[in-house]
Order: sequence, then C-alpha cells, then structure tokens
Amino acid sequence: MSTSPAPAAALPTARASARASAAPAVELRGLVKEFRSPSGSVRAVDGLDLRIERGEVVAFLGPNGAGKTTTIDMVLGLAAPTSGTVAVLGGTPEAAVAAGRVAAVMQTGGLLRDLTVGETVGLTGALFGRDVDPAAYLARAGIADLADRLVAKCSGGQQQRLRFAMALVPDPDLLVLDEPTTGMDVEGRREFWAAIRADAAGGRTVVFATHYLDEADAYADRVVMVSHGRVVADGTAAEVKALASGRVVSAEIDDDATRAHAVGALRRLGAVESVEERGVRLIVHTADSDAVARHLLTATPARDVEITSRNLEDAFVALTTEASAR
Ligand SMILES: Nc1ncnc2c1ncn2[C@@H]1O[C@H](COP(=O)(O)OP(=O)(O)OP(=O)(O)O)[C@@H](O)[C@H]1O
Repeated sequence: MSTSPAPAAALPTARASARASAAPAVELRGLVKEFRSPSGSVRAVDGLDLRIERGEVVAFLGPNGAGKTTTIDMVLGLAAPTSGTVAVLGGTPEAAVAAGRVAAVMQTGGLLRDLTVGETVGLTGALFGRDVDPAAYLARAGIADLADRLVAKCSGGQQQRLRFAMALVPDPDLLVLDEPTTGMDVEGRREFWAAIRADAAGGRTVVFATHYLDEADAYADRVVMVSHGRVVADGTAAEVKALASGRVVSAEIDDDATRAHAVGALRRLGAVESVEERGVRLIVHTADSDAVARHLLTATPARDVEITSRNLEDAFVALTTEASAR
C-alpha cells in the first residue's frame, strides 16, 4: 500500500505563509517615553517589553493614562522613544508606515466632511498612487450601502468603519486601532468588530487599544493589560480573566504575633496573590478562597471570616493598583 503525504494545511492568504519565518509584527524592548513639562516630567511608558507575532489579534487594555496611546504613537512612528527600541515588521516604524505595511484607525480626524464615503476611499487610493474600486473596500468594512452618503451625515460608528475601509487600501500587514469604538453604541461596536474580525481571519495582525474589558474578551486572541506604562498581565482573555477573577477572603486575628505568623503562612499557600494587613483584619486576594478560608479557620484563631467575589472591573483595578504600588 502506498501512502501519500498529508496535504499541506490550507493557508488563507500568502500573508499567512509568510508568518512563521518572518520577524514579529511588533517588538518593543525596554520602551520608555518621558514627557517633560514645566511642572516636571511624566513617564508615560516605563520599560515596556512586548512581542506580537504576525496574525495575532491583540487587545491593549488599560485605564486612563496607562500609556496605550503613547505606545501606539511610537509603534506608528509618530513619537520617538526616550529609550528602548521599537521594531515593526522587522524594521523601523517609519519604514513600515512609508511602505504602507502599517495602517491605523484613530478615534478622530482624517476625514473630510464634504466628501462622500465612496469619494473618501477613492481619494485614499489616489494618495497611495492607486486607482481603487471603493465599493470593494466599503463592502469589507460593512458599509457598502453608504457609498453616496456625505461623511458629515455619517454616525460616529459609520465614520469609524469608513476609517477602517481607508486603512485597508494599502493592504497593510499590521492594523493598529486606538480606542476605535469610543462613543459607539452597542450595535455599532458589534458591527465594527464583526468587520475587523472577518478581515483578521485572512491573517492580518491587529493591535487595538481599548478601555472595554468585554471588547477585549470578545474580539482579541490575546490581551495585554498595561498600567502606569508597564505590562501587568499578558495572555488569552480567559487567562487574564482567571488572574482577575479571584476572591477576597478577609478575617480578623487580634494578637499581633499570631497575625504576623498567619501572614507568612498564607503567603506560602498556593493561589494566594497578596496578603494585606488593615489593623487586625487580614485581606487575602486569592484564586482559591476555600483553601484560604479552611486554613484560617483550622490553623489560626481567625474570626469573622468573609469571602467576597471580585468582578472583572474590581480585579482590573486591583491588578493595575498593584502595579502602581510596586
Ligand atoms: N504630550 C504629552 N505631554 C505630557 N504628558 C503626556 C503627553 N501625552 C501623554 N501624556 C501623559 O502620559 C500618560 C499616558 O498617556 P496616554 O495618552 O498614553 O494614556 P492612555 O492609556 O492612552 O490613556 P487614555 O485611555 O486616557 O487615552 C498620561 O499621564 C498623560 O497625561
């Protein structure tokens, strides 16, 4: 009996075949950005290391002022790092942008209100020296029916999908979106992300900044959580949620020496993230509240034991607050 080799796995595009051997889409090493002002200096990005492979859809998540936009500006070559390095598709951001290999969808700007949606895409093609068929790009952005509408008459969500259509014109390897759905209603967000995900299925690398945990959860393969200019969590949404979805166990131990001994023992228990003392009360953040409660009740004279859940938002605050305390 003869055997034939297994067929090669189907690759959606030539882009996908280039992935394995190619340089990462983004590689940030020891990235620092300081802004100086008369009132002192702000370290917006504080030693950020991040490697994004080709074809990944990555959410860059963080509270206000975490450094998301500043990092994105450096990836797009719009700002220079104070120190550290930025490599995009194996070269400088400027080279990648000039070659049309990186495109961005920002929150505002970039549109002329008196043009129609179709004319806007046509003009974008002209800027790249290409005669493009706007209808094809509008269809991919899910706004084929808006070709003749004036930009000024489009809703915020429709304008964002138009920015997305424009970003597709150079067929970039890397698409960067900075808080693209801010201000959109639920339906607008869903339609916007459906268009992005459909496009990313072809192998394009997508990096987006957002405040919305649910958006990162639903649409990203990987979530990078930043706070105070540093990465505080990095993994799949499920992994980050698992990190974030612990419980808080608290209890009181009156005697100082016994409490200090209990703190040490709790820190040695598996699945304990942190132990904090507030007066006689111990506050324990943990992924295994049963084990912590059992320990407190059986191995210590703890009383008034309480177990409470942390929701994702609480956990996000906890993770980002821990980062600022370090
Ligand atoms: N040009 C600038 N001059 C001085 N400080 C700046 C400048 N740009 C940003 N910052 C500061 O750097 C920090 C990070 O800002 P950045 O806009 O990158 O955060 P962000 O995570 O994008 O926040 P947001 O979610 O609010 O958009 C903030 O403290 C901000 O005030």
